[in-house]
Amino acid sequence: MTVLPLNTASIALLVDRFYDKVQKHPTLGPVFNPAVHDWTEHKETLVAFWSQVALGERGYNGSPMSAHQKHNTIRAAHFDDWLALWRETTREVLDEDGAAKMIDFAERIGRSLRYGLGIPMQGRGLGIPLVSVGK
Ligand code: HEM
Repeated sequence: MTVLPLNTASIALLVDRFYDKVQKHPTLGPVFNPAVHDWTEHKETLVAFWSQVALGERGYNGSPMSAHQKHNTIRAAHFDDWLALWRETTREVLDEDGAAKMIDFAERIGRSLRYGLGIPMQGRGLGIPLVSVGK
């Protein structure tokens, strides 16, 4: 199994593997395949995006929010599936520290994308019952 430290080369491998899986995925494929016409270009955009997020490089100048807003077929379940596939692939490609960082970034960005798209996280609340049950 390939386990690499986080750098531009491992991000490129991660992005490549992730979107190869996305294309074949039963729920993500049907959203991505009609939307992405040039996978090489899409992967290049995503390598630039993640290199900026994780390594502070300056190659990405898109707008993730408006890119997703164009696609009104995106639902809450897609985020769960996207993140499950991301967790799996980051752990295949990256060392423990690198995978943990990329998972954390994706969870945080995913959360803000969801709010922007009007599909917020299921509130787990504060763990304080609003109505006391029992007594
Ligand atoms: C959860 C974390 C996610 C992150 C960090 C993320 C990130 C990105 C980024 C950076 C782009 C490129 C935007 C650009 O062109 O500049 C993109 C494109 C895209 N994403 Fe996501 N995404 C996430 C979740 C999802 C989910 C859940 C879906 C739904 C299946 C999705 C579907 C798409 C599609 C279809 C595109 C292509 C948009 C287009 O070019 O028309 N993404 N994503």
